[in-house]
Amino acid sequence: MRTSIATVCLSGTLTDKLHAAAEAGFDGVEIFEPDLVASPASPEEIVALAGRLGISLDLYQPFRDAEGVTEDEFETVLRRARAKFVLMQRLGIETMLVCSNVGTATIDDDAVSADQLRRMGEAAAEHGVRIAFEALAWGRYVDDYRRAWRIVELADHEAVGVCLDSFHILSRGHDPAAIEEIPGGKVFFLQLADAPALSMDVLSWSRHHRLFPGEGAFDLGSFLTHVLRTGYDGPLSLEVFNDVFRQTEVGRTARQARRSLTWLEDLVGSRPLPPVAEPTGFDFVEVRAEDTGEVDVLLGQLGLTFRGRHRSKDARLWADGPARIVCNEQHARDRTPSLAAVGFQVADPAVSAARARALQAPTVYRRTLATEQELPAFRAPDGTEVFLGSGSGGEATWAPEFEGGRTSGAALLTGIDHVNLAEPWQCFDEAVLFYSSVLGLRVDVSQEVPSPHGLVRSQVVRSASGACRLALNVAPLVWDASSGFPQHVAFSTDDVAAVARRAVERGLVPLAIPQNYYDDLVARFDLSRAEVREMAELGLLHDRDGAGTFTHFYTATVGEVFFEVVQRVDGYDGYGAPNAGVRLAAQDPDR
Ligand SMILES: O=C(O)c1ccc(O)c(O)c1
Ligand SMILES: [Mg+2]
Repeated sequence: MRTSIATVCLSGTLTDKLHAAAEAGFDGVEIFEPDLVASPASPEEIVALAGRLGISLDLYQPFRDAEGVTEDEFETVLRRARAKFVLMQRLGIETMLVCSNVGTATIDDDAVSADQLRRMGEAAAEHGVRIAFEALAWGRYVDDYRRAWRIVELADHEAVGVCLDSFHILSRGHDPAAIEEIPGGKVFFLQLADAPALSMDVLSWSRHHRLFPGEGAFDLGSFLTHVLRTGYDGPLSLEVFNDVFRQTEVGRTARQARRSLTWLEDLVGSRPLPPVAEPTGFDFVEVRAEDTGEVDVLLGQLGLTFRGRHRSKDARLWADGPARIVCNEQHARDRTPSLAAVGFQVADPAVSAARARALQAPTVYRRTLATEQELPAFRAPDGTEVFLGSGSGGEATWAPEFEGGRTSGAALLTGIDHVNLAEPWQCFDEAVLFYSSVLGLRVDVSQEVPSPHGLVRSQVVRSASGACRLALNVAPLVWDASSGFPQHVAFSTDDVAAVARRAVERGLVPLAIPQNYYDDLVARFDLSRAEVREMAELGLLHDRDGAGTFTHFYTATVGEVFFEVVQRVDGYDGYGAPNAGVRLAAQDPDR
């Protein structure tokens, strides 16, 4: 299907926006009126530019407060509309979006609105253009697409149809199934937007928090399916008002937007991608770290064994059973340790890589010798390199390339439970779309965790089985300014106290947790003083959900990484959210 994007989604001038939309591969744009009014380019220059870029001008929008008005008012409406129809002829745009009246309507009567839209339609037809009526979620009287359609049906004019906008329909919880009652030829335009689940007034929600499809909580797959069943064959157009996208790099936002439609077209089956395969486990996590530095010390204390150096690369492998950390020495000099890459085990890396490429994920190239395994890799929006491996569980197909290390004894760690990534604020929504569309991870709990310098927004994406979990964290700005927001790897175990005790014997100083935390634990969970005293000695934290319990501890931070060890019992499915604020306070760089 053809794709389009409203200029209001993007930052920059109108001409910047047209360039970015074309470069990202959109077929057309909706011209958002304020962008045109503020542009020094004449309509003819805009048309010429669009022609050179090979994109069409699909919609002119919005025209406000048109119907449900007194006859006196309507004269002014018609005069305004005629001026816009002349402008549309100069722009070569066929369709104008007319939103339901939010300001000047005084008459709550379908017949009146229909009559006025019909007369606007007659005027439009005289100029060879047409109008698409859209029910805004906060319209004075018309705030439901079903009522907008009734009015358009009553208006009964060939130049009058509806514009469907997923935000207005889904934000109000209106059932989109009745869309199928509208003949496709009467759906003049389709606007798509996702949004996070928020409880706030619809106008503020719409103007500041819309997202591209796949980044929020709306079921856009079934919404679009209803629209396509009408026979609608116009463009899939994105209309996303979002405070972040309006101020971040235009080319990047346009590519992100285009990727969201690629994902959606696959979801509804109109343009299938290579199938998504959920990862079955973590293959490895890679940390940039110099040889025999503090990272090695921490890993040894936690019970991982040095398994050797890579045959041809400056890299070391540490492992305990399926918990594998690769320390990469390239680019590690003169910088503090940081998290570089996450490897996932997938059923068929070639298929997953083909899907990633179809979703325009940037490829990562690494030097690989002929005798070595080449794992396909892509750069996530947050900069993390994502590798796709074919091993499973305890096996890593590439591990034999590491030589000269020790074999490990009985494993106490059972794997990698989750990885916490820091998301620059401008990348967050794009990262959610990346991890869900490329890797098939599901968007799970979102939480706000207090830190001494502001709230940390934490969004979990995970596989259904729970074998792969990522927590995507948007750090308060002060962390970025002082040092990078630390990222971490959480290892899983069936005996966290034993891991902690062994680590302390080997010299680990666990992250210092205040006594107030342990006093609070006694109150929350009816634990004995003796139990809590042992937890305090080992720096253990604790949480429960239903019957499940979660006990965990953290290492100190080295550079921009630290480690956690977690024990889940009886189906605990969270991440110790009540403890995260205690951890962030304990890690405060100002302390
Ligand atoms: O927020 C608005 O005013 C507005 C304008 C035009 C639209 O298509 C829309 O969905 C909302
Ligand atoms: Mg709209």
